[in-house]
Amino acid sequence: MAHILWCPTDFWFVPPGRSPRTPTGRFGRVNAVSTADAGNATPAATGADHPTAQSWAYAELFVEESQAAVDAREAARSFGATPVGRGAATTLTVLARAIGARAVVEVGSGAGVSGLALFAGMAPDGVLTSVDIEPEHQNAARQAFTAVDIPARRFRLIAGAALTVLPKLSDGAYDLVLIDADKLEYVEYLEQALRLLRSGGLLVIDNTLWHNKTADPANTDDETESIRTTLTAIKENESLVSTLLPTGDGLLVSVKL
Ligand SMILES: C[S@@+](CC[C@H](N)C(=O)[O-])C[C@H]1O[C@@H](n2cnc3c(N)ncnc32)[C@H](O)[C@@H]1O
Repeated sequence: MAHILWCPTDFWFVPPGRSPRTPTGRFGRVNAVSTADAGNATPAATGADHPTAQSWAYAELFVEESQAAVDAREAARSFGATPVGRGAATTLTVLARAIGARAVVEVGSGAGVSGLALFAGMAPDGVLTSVDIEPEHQNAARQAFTAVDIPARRFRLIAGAALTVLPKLSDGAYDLVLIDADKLEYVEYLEQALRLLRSGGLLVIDNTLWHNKTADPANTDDETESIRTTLTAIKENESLVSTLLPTGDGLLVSVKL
């Protein structure tokens, strides 16, 4: 059974195993999985106690979210474009700031929550190229960016299918690529991202834990399998240095060598 944690700005889905009343398992059923990928995520194996649901929520909410982001989340909810979680958003800001990102590609604009987070970290003259198949979502993203006075010259909102648009973008020209669109196309997005990123650039992929399904071998639906295939390709790619952060719904971060 899942739980909902309420906080002043958001509702948090607490998956099975993260019950606020019985905070026993960080990854729920993953602890019982013995596949090489899931590993035995015991404290001894991971070198740390698993955070309780309370600690997890504390970390997710650690950095305050701007009113613009709160408003964008509300807009996203109205048309079902699930935004990145708060922890993932702040991670995007930190990553963009850490590398002084000037050129960023986002696959899946949604209502602009991740875009706002990226802008918060990008260089003052940085440009976000954001692709989404739904013009309505991009209108909401545009409103979100305009509401915080981001000049129109700093974002290129391209309406279209990612696999049509991405091949038209330049090789090695981008500092950071965020993937957050159709899970069934993650492998193809990865291929495009590797082409688009400069050496030293960052690949970031949201939803890599996919509602606790990725690590649970009992789940073999197409989206979960697509995410697993993508993660395996990343692990096997010697030109990437990677980590899978358990923030939000799982945020994969890689540096392209
Ligand atoms: C999870 S939402 C993105 C949320 C956004 N990153 C944020 O944090 O606000 C996924 C978005 O991907 C878009 N999308 C789905 N399939 C797509 C495709 N094939 N090409 C481009 N965009 C797509 C959807 O319209 C939706 O807005």
